[in-house]
Amino acid sequence: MEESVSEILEMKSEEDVLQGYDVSSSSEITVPPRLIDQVIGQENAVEVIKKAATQRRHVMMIGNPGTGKSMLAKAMAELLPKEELKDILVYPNLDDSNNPIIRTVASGRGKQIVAAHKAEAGKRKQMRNTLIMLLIFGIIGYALISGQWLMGIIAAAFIFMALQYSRPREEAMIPKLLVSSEPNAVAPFIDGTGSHAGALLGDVRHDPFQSGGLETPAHDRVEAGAIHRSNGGVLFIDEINTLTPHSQQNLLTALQEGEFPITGQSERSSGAMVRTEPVPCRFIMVAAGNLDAVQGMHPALRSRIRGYGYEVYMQDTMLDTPENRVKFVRFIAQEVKNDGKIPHFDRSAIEEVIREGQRRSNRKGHLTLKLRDMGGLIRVAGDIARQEGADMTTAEHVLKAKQSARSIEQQISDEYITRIRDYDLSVVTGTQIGRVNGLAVMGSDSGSILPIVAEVTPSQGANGTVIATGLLKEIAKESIQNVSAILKKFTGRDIRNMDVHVQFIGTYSGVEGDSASISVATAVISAIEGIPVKQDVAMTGSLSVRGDVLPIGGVTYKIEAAAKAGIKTVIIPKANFGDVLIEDRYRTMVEIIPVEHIEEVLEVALVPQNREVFLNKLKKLAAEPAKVFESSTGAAGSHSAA
Ligand SMILES: Nc1ncnc2c1ncn2[C@@H]1O[C@H](COP(=O)(O)OP(=O)(O)OP(=O)(O)O)[C@@H](O)[C@H]1O
Repeated sequence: MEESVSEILEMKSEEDVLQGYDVSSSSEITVPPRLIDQVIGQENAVEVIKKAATQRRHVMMIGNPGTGKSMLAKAMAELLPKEELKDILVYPNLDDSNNPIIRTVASGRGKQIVAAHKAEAGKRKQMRNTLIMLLIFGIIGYALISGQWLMGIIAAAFIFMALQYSRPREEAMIPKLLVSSEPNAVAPFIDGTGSHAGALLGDVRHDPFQSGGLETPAHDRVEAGAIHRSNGGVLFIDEINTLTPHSQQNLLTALQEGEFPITGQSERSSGAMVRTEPVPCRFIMVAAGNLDAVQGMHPALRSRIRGYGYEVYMQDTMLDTPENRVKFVRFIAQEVKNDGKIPHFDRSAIEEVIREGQRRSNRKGHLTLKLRDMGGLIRVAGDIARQEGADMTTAEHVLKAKQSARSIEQQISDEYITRIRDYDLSVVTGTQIGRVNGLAVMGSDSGSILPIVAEVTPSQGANGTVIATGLLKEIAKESIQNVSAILKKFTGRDIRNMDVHVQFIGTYSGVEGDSASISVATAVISAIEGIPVKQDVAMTGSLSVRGDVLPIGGVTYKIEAAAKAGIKTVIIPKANFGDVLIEDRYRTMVEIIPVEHIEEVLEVALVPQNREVFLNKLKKLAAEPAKVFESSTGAAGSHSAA
């Protein structure tokens, strides 16, 4: 049952997370003016960006979303010299209209040049119109005098229409300002993430008329791409691997040449006929993504960035030191200032945000650096305070925000727990043979119960197999194979004549990772030996082939999910014990048992008829080397996950 916010507040531990730091509200904190000085916890990346900005080098940033990659790229643009900014103009080419001319002028000059051309064209147009009006009146006058008035009106109308719909030559000669900049402005920061070829490399619009005086001149249809707009500045591309190979290839050419002509990107458009002179694109590339981005990237592009730049890995967490907590307070002040609408945070709210930062780090002694999500929490808490008309955001608002701003994964996890309760699928009492309550993480901030059942049947073939189902992905499948080794050791039986079936229940979006290994081993050993498993116990842990319980991720969220579901005991790897930062309200609901070896798991979870005999057998099996069973063909039995 969920406690109310006031109950949770009462239960809060007394730890002074600000440890003597004398601050009563985020309004007392000064936010540094430069963006680079606002970046928190990414000292290495900040150094790299500063160096790369001075040396004009490219940068590749790899790391999780929301850790400050685009913020750093923006900060880099602020550090670049302003003198290098230029305006780029595109002019018509009288010799070859499909090859518009490109000119680069000083920053701010482009607008003046276009304005001067427009003024000149306006003057000429006015002069021409006056002459033509005189001609029309002349024709009409002559027609009236000579009596040929019908011919006169037709001729006048024809001349008028031609004038109205044809594009005056003077206008067609006005250059187009392709890229503009203000003198002494900050260098451009262009985000080219997810751009299709036209938006990235420039494009030439289609002209439906194409001839007869009604057409738009080719140079007027030329559009700059992100690579051109970032000339002299920073081009940031997140998830770089999602660009097509063609775009990545062209990006590489642009990087190498520092200029790239603009042509129509759609083959069947009239724009495809047009190709401008090369357009300057001397940008610094900041490519970003997670590890997949490196693998999916065009090798030549990667090698260019490596050869002419830096690669930097973004940190997910920082040490939970007093200095870093102070930085966290500054982060709150920054977010409040950037939002501009939410009230400042008082000391209690600051402390609550820091506690949440500790929890979300998923590591003992660390604070999370997934600060975009933390920023989201700060904004929701501030909005709640604003709605309530409070002058300050308090701990109560932060707690309410945590309850209302649950991630999709948290909502699904809670819904899942309710559903399995409704359908009596969640078994959290009594004992069962071959059934274990495993635990899984969903997304990055929620957990769920993952029931696993095992059944053993006589083998259908010469050698038994382990058949595992539940949309298991690679690592999960491999972990089941490793469990086979444990089965041989801890049952002491020849499992070649058995088929072992393992089912992960309700895993509609698949299972990845090996953190269910101890649950699978326990379920199967229970099924083989016919020993019941306690259902008020849940467990999580990876397993070595020798039976050592290895650390896993998301331990805090898994324990909280177990507590919510009504589990009384949670077995976790001893190595993870320090990472447990469960909220105070769950502390009284579950007992946490850290273990190092599978026999400790079995000791806690299994309920043998004769505990003494069982424990002695376990001790003996753990001490003995695993038995080798010779198969009829001489090879050891091959058990594999399917
Ligand atoms: N290291 C940081 N220091 C200060 N603020 C941060 C940091 N990381 C993220 N933020 C906050 O989160 C916001 C979003 O971060 P940002 O867009 O830079 O993340 P990202 O790593 O580029 O994520 P994605 O890859 O999803 O675009 C920033 O505008 C800032 O408010």
